[in-house]
Amino acid sequence: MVRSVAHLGPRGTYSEMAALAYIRWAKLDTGDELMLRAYPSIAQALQATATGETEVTVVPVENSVEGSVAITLDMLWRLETLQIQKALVLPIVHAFLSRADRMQQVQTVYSHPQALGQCQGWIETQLPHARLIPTSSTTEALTHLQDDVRVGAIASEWAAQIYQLPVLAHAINDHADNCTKFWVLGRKASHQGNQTSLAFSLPINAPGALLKPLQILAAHDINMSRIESRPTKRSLGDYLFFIDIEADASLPNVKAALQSLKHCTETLKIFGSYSLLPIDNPCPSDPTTNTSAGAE
Ligand SMILES: O=C(O)C(=O)Cc1ccccc1
Repeated sequence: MVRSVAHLGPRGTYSEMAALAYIRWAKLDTGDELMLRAYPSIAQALQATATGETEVTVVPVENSVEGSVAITLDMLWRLETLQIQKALVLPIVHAFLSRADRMQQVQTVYSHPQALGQCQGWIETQLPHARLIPTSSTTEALTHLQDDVRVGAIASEWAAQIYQLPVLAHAINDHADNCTKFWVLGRKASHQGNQTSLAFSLPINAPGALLKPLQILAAHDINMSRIESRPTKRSLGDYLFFIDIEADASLPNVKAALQSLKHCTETLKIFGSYSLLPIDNPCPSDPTTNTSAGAE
């Protein structure tokens, strides 16, 4: 059976760019040949790996401007089987695509909410009166362009090449070093790497309840690189805490800290230890490159 990598589609998304970078890395590292498989949502892409339909899923988890991708954290908490095998960091450079001749013709802009947020300042100055419509991905937005010159979309230049759409403006993200971290999630742990991610709920909502787990990490000389809260969805004000630490879970001090954390948390989930791979040049040079197994 073909082993495939699930990602948010359709073709040409930033998630596919990250999935392609992972496939290239896996080929060099282990010689493994993996295929792409596009899904209509991040949730469906993650389900595909949880149920064994695909080998791994590549999903966005955090952007330098917009912060966390909530659905990724929520699904990771919900799906019991997924472990983080690798993190990839990609520079994200957005383009404005439209069949309009002039910017003034554009009345509506479609894109993924992350992309709309990352280009908010540019939209305010260039298209102050435009209606902004969120889509499930940057390339789903492109289906709205058709022949309508009043419509624009934010996606990558690579997507513009794939769908042969005109680029009216390039590098429109508000921050030059806009980048997104993607996780590669699978049913097996990688068991190595200097990053470890975990999440927990607290047994009581009382003063000091969060302090205890944080004190345990500090006492074991463990540096946190991120802490993020998400609602438990049980009641208002009840939270889950997602934490990234800069250490491998197999180190004795980390093992001891994780053991102690069990005593001051309600549910503790360890998502594994993994390494971080910076991808400096993520854009596949050939827009016709298609290693898709064709799910969409
Ligand atoms: O919609 C996409 O292309 C995605 O992969 C989600 C996304 C959107 C913007 C930045 C990073 C990821």
